[in-house]
Amino acid sequence: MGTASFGDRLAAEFAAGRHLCAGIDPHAPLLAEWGLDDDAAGAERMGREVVAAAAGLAACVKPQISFFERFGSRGFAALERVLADARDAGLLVVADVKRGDIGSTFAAYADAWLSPGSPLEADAMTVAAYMGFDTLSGAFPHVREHGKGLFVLAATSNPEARDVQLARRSDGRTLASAMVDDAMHWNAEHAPGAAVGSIGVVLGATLDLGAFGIDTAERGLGPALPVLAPGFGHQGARIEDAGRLFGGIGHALLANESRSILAGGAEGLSARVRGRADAIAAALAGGA
Ligand SMILES: O=C(O)c1cc(=O)[nH]c(=O)n1[C@@H]1O[C@H](COP(=O)(O)O)[C@@H](O)[C@H]1O
Repeated sequence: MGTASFGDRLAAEFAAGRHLCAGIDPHAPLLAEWGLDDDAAGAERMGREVVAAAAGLAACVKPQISFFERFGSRGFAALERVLADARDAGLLVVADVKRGDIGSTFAAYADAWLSPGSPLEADAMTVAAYMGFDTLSGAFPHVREHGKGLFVLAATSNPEARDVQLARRSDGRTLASAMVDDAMHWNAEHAPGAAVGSIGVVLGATLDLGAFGIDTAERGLGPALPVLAPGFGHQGARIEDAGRLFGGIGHALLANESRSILAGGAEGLSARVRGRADAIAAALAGGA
């Protein structure tokens, strides 16, 4: 039998009541707060502590590549060890790399982050499809055959994204809602019987999704659309409101918090992760 799809693996997490995505964002001030140096070893230490705390409680971890990349090859080596820990802990890993390029180049990014056995292998990656949804096609073999996933930026949590993502295409849809449609259609076409698709979208929890033309009232046909939702915690959205914010498209929600989990030092990290994991489970169990 083939490898379980990313969507199936997400579905198993949701069935176990896990919807939290714990961010691994070793900002310099947070490293200082943890008593760690602002270097690759510090970032690795924080990353591995988050993995240890998240195991069994969170559905996934999301390392933000920039915080490792700033240390060059040492940073990448540190990240490889964090990824290995996460795999050993049974956590899904969403590599927050936000890659996007012409198709042939994007395919190499997909190989770097999603091909089995790659040093930086993750389970899914964040991608920008502003050069056209089909530029992502180099990742599709990894999605179809290797159980990998993508999260396509659709309506991002940062306020300055509105000018771009609210822009209307020639067919009248906003850029954000077209990204949602494209991901949904891909899942419906390639995994029509799946409970959860393998291609998801990023929707900021800080937003009024209706303003983007994204209908949260209905779930749509086909597999549930995975939604990676940053913006909880530090950026102001409350995880307790997740059911109301995402409504019918929140069936396959991964709620991300990074700084709000990391702030406060290594002490209390497990309790903070548990608190957020319990809160998102309760919010979604309560319904929209
Ligand atoms: O793709 C992302 O993860 C992402 C998309 C988005 O719309 N907004 C957003 O904040 N993010 C990421 O989610 C994390 C949010 O971190 P906190 O604001 O500290 O919880 C950061 O790693 C961001 O890069």
